[in-house]
Amino acid sequence: MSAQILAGKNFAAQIKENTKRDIDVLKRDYDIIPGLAVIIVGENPASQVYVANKHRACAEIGIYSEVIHMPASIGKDALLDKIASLNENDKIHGILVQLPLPDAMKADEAEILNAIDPAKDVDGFHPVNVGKLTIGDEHLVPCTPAGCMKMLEMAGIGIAGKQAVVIGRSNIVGKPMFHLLLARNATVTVCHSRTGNLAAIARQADILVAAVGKPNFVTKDMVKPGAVVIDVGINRLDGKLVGDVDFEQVKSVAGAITPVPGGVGLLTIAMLLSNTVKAACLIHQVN
Ligand SMILES: Nc1nc2c(c(=O)[nH]1)N[C@@H](CN(C=O)c1ccc(C(=O)N[C@@H](CCC(=O)O)C(=O)O)cc1)CN2
Ligand SMILES: [Mg+2]
Repeated sequence: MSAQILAGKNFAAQIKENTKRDIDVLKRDYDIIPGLAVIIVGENPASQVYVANKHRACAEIGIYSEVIHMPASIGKDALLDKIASLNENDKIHGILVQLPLPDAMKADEAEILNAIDPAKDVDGFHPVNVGKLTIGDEHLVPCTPAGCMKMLEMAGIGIAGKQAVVIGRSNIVGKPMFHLLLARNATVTVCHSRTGNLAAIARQADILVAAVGKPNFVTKDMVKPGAVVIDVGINRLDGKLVGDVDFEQVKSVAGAITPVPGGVGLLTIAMLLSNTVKAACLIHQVN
């Protein structure tokens, strides 16, 4: 039996439709237009595509959006000034800095992300929002993990009581996934580059999340028959986009699997739109 393919397109469309409905209410009943500012520094081609897609997605559902493109040579102080002015801008409810930053700025990443007002932190990367997530307050949750959880929910995949294994411990995906799965009563194990018996641990998983950044890392022998496999990897290999899961192998063992491209990645921007509306509601105290 081949796995159920969890394609992201329809899930993303549904999230956008629901978010648009919320926006229509905000506009009609409260005269509020949610606003998003996306800062991109430098010329990373993939980042430019993601930022353009964010801008277009905002326009499609009625979110005001600004893209602020800064040269890679911009100093940290100029970027911090820009963030400070966006923090004070009433038209803007969500602010994000597209990652990765140029190499010369990487050491300043934490200071830059921490400068965003937590109430406008639609990426959920600010320590205040990270801290809230760890105590079960899931207000502004990083978009990709939020998309994974939304997909599980919309696909009707139960989490409570399941064994979940997350491969990868990044601040953007692995750690938030741990908290989100734990909050829904899964028993969660996080594996990483120093995990000795990774394949054996992965094989215990009812829900296996791969967020390791290594093409085709998860092979058939690492997957329990019938497991739900969520592939968060976006790797470029020989000019092609591939995930962290060897899709062709694993689909014959898994019960359900997300493809790359066309899987959970597509929910990242949908969740950003949803977070922007959430932030607008909180800032204006609309429930
Ligand atoms: N500040 C942030 N930077 C980055 C984030 C983020 O959430 N906030 N995530 C990624 C990039 N990203 C959004 O910014 C993103 C990644 C992937 C997709 C997506 O639609 N993936 C598709 C197709 C991918 C492709 O063709 O390149 C898929 O997986 O099918 C959207 C947004 C890193 N930076
Ligand atoms: Mg993301």
